[in-house]
This record gives sequence, C-alpha cells and structure tokens, in this order.
Amino acid sequence: MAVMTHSSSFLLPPTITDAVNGSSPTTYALIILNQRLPRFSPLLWQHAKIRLCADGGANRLFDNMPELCSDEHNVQERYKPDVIKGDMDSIRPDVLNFYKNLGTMIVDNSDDQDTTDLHKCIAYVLDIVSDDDKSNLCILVAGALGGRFDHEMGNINSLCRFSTTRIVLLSDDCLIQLLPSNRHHQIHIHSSVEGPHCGLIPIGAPSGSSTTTGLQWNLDNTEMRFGGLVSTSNIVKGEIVSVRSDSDLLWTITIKNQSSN
Ligand SMILES: Nc1ncnc2c1ncn2[C@@H]1O[C@H](COP(=O)(O)OP(=O)(O)OP(=O)(O)O)[C@@H](O)[C@H]1O
Ligand SMILES: Cc1ncc(C[n+]2csc(CCO)c2C)c(N)n1
Repeated sequence: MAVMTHSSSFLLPPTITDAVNGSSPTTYALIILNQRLPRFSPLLWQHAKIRLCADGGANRLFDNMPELCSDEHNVQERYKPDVIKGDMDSIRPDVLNFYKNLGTMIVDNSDDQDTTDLHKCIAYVLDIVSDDDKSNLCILVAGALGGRFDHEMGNINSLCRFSTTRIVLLSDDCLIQLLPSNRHHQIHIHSSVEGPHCGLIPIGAPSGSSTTTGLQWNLDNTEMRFGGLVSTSNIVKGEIVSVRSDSDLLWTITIKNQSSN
C-alpha cells in the first residue's frame, strides 16, 4: 500500500518549513473564500505561489488583510491576488475595480450556476499549474468552514470532486482534508500549531474497515458509518498519526490559537 505523507507545515513560517521539507518542496496555491479571513492568512499568503479569490473572497482580502498586517504599509496594494474568479454576484464593484487596476486577472463565470466558486477556482488552478508543480501541489482554502452549512458542505464536496488533488479546507479553528482510500497515510503533527482534538469521518459511503495509530482512541479494523460510529472528539497522542482505510475519510484537526499559548 503506497504511503502518502501529510504535514500542516504551511501553518509555520516558510523558512522553518523549507528546512524541514528538504528536497521536494510543496507548491501551494491559496484560494480565499467569502468568509472572514483566518488570522494566519498572511502566513498562507507567504507560502503560496499562486493566490486566487473566489468571487466575494476578494472583499474579505480587501477588508480584512489590513487588520491582520497592521505593521505593514499599503497592504491592499501588496496583497494583490493573481486571479479573481467566480460568478461575480458577491464581489463589490469598488473592490473589483481596485484589483483590476492593479492587474489582477478577472474571470467572470456568471454563466455557470451549477458549480460553486470554490470548484471554479480549483479547476482553474489545475488548468494552469505545470505537470511538475501538479505532483507537489497542495491547495489551501481560507475561510472554508463555519458560517453557512450549505457552503460548508459544498466545500467538503469539492474535496470529494477533486479527490486526487491535495486540498486543505481551513478556518481559524480547524482544518479538513480528504484521505483517499487504500493508502497508508502518515500525518505529521506539528503540535505547536495543531491538535490535540481530531476526527476521522467517512464521507459519501460507510467505511468497512479503518485502522489507525497515534490516537487516544485508535480504530482497529473498525467499521464507521453515519448512524453508527464516526470518530469525533478523538485526541492525537503521537508525533505521527497513521491511517489506513478501505474508504475515503475526512481528517480534521484543531488549529491552535497561538496568541493564547
Ligand atoms: N458562510 C460560508 N461558509 C463557508 N464557505 C463560504 C461561505 N460563504 C461563502 N463561502 C465560499 O466562498 C465562495 C465564494 O462565496 P460567494 O459569497 O462569492 O459565493 P456565492 O456563489 O455568491 O454564494 P451565494 O450566491 O450562495 O450566496 C463560495 O463558493 C463558498 O465556497
Ligand atoms: C440542484 C441544484 N441546486 C442548487 C443549484 C444552485 N447553485 C449551485 S452552485 C451555484 C453557483 C454559486 O456561485 C448555484 C447558484 C443548482 N444549480 N442546482
């Protein structure tokens, strides 16, 4: 069974990350959604090679980034997205014009009312990254959780629709990613920035057999299904959590508020 490693090193400053990652650095893309920016968004921005706003996500970048970078000047000019894409029913005209004048590419997909703005942005990233970058690609999605439940489920559905792409949904409080079936997942825990609370949740279909190490309540060939057992309120115990399952699972872990540590 092929090993797939996971690390939330994008929550650490890039210099530390580069030293840890060694030879094959991850290519990060950042997609900003229409929810209050997570407090660590400036860090995600630094890691990212390409930055997109999904429609109204541009309003959040424009309105919230200056508060998060209060020690910097000209924040709105400096934090210029490469692309704004979506059905353009939420972005404010002043914000659209501001970024258009800075040279941001605007992609209006108002004709497509069947896929979400997040879906459109992920598809765009997959279209433009080179094959080399695609193999190391990880898409970070800021503002994906909390707020409207239909949007949250739409965002989780994007993980399933693009199940062969590494995508991490992020809020201030936690992250979610998909662990594809039939891999040996090794999740490196950065305990200074994440944990200890975590969960493993079957999505789309029941999981017949899942096995883990590194958790307080490990699974041992355990079945999980909605209406039966799903592993919520679990706790990370080791530096590495390993997961094997015959079905796709969602992995979620809390993100620490570092100002309170
Ligand atoms: N409250 C929320 N919770 C989670 N994700 C959100 C929320 N609001 C927006 N998003 C995400 O941000 C993206 C862009 O948001 P935006 O408000 O521009 O979308 P929208 O298509 O205009 O939404 P709607 O028309 O349903 O209000 C959405 O596709 C969704 O992925
Ligand atoms: C069955 C069904 N349910 C909802 C929508 C609405 N919808 C889904 S994605 C989207 C675009 C949002 O930017 C919209 C309006 C649909 N088309 N089909």
